Amino acid sequence: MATSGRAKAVSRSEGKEMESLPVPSVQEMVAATGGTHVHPRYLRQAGEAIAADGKAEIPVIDFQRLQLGHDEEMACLHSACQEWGFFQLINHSVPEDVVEGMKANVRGFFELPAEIKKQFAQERGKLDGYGQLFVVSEDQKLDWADILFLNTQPVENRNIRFWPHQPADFRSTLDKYSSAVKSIVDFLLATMGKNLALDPEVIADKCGTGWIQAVRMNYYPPCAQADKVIGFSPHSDSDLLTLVLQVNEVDGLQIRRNGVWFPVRPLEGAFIVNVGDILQIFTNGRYKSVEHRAVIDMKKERLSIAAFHSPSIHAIIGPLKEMLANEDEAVYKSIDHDEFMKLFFSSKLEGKSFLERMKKL
Ligand SMILES: O=C(O)CCC(=O)C(=O)O
Ligand SMILES: [Fe+2]
Repeated sequence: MATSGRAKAVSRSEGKEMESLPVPSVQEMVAATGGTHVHPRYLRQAGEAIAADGKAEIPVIDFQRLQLGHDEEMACLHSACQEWGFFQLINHSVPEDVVEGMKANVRGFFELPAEIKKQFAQERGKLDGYGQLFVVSEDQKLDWADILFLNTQPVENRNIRFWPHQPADFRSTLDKYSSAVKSIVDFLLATMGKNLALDPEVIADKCGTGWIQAVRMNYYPPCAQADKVIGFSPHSDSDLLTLVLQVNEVDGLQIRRNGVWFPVRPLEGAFIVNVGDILQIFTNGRYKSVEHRAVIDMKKERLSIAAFHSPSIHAIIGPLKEMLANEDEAVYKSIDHDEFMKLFFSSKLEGKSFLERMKKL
């Protein structure tokens, strides 16, 4: 069955490029017009970008307590992954100077003059660089944001040509941040494995050597018509686990739960962690990758940094056989990771539609 799933995936990604069509910088448009005029390509249907109604807060998990093996914290993590797919991680081990250094460098990069930022603009056929992603047609609605997307792990995947050399310590800071965040992810996944009663090596073995990490830095300019634009269209992340750091004090992330949008209000110093599609597939649907989006503020810019973690490019993406022990049917097909990535990066992001396509027929 796995073979036929793979064959179908190959035929559907044929001829598709892992690239995004070039779009103007929203930051530059806002600088030129004062943000009052919104080009129709960014205008959404009435009510599409309405405020969040949900009242509950996402669960908060204490990393130190997990490290000490507290049963209660482990149980909270397990239920957060099953019920919410999102949680805030406090008391984590990334040193404050690394976190603050990363925030300052990302802020510094987006403050640079347009002509300097453009030296790091994406090129055809590549994902790395300054620009946008998931733009596949000239008539699709665009997100009110500019991004800088960089592959960070394995180190040989780094395309240093797109790593800004301004601010001066951008590169060294991103390098430190990348390792620090990856070690948190290693620990979280090992703990999730325990919660799922898996042998310690199961998830790591399935991921293989040469795990992929990519960092997406999001810059959301303010917009006078904030209720008519969206900063990041509703989507779920395609990876195993994402760690998001909000750079400034402006909120905008929202998650969809039972059809209702809930705002996420990051706690001081916390990471927002979310389950990605690959973890939902690995666990055959037990852990949930949840739809989320970013909305825009009328007066203030917003910045965030998302670090995505995925298995090796040589891994097979499909349910872990250990998760099918109770004669559960595999809900998802198994496909090569490079094929999975090509399919993901050559499509428009639309809610959880990508994961739906990974379901067995
Ligand atoms: O801006 C945010 O808070 C979330 C960004 C996000 O969802 C992503 O980069 O995948
Ligand atoms: Fe996301």
